[in-house]
Amino acid sequence: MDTAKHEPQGVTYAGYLALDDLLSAQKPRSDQHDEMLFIVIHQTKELWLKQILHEVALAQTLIRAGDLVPAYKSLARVSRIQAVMTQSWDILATMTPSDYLKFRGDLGASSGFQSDQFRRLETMLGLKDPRFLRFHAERPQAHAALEAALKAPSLYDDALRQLSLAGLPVPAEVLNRDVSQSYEPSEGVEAAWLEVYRDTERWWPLYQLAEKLVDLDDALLTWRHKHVITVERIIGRRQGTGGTDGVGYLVETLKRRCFPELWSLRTKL
Ligand code: HEM
Ligand SMILES: N[C@@H](CC(=O)c1ccccc1NC=O)C(=O)O
Repeated sequence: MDTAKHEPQGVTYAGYLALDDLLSAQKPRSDQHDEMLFIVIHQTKELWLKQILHEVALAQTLIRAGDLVPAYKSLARVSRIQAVMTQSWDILATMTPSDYLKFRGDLGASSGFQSDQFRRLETMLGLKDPRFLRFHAERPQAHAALEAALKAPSLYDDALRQLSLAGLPVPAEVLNRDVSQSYEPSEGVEAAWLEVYRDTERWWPLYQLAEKLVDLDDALLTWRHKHVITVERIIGRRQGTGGTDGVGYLVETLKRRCFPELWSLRTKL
């Protein structure tokens, strides 16, 4: 067996980072200068999504095992990455509407709507919609990963189990729910979180967990919000390439909450 390439001495910067693959993956379809920026922004976002999925998976494993404190590190990292993704809208906004329209036709019916990693993240956070599977019929790995996430408990399902194990009254129908369905808000769960928020000293680890989850939901909404604003700034009220009515559809997505009771409880405190 040739072990030479496994020796640390043989490692090079370009080899370790697979730069030849990475830097040959930008393939503009037009001769428009700004299409390179459009591709790089999207590829960067997919890389960050890959890292976020890696961290959420670890956080979920730790939470399921009751190791809440180590999970905070991963969750904090996720919301910092989300902040970087939100900031990158400002780079894209340097592209004028007419610059974008010059190559928009070359994008065909492709759209961020079809990002399997984005859907997997939403799914792991509890926003489940099996209709998005159909976009990935031709990519077996992406399809299988999204399908597995749809069937598995979400990060919130695992957090609620910890709430119950700590002795808080989480309703049995929530603990035994069909996890392949989107989570429906529950008054019982809200009441359990209210106890945590009313006596943070007693429930400190769960309170910290809840606030880390709110950080994620908050950062996802902030990203969505900046997306809508940038979209309106660049294409106005045009329809989306992915087939939605564009800004109208994106505004509706601002209503989605991954951890609904962690928002609603604030009115009751
Ligand atoms: C010129 C820039 C952009 C425009 C005009 C734009 C427009 C749109 C529109 C209209 C939609 C709705 C689906 C459709 O009908 O196509 C959408 C969805 C989406 N876009 Fe963009 N987008 C832009 C850039 C980006 C970038 C840079 C990202 C990621 C970094 C992104 C990620 C997404 C995602 C994830 C969705 C699905 C949202 C959901 O269903 O909740 N978009 N985009
Ligand atoms: N939906 C965008 C096109 C677009 O932004 C896009 C196209 C291909 C790959 C990713 C994209 N990003 C987000 O939707 C549009 O309607 O102009």
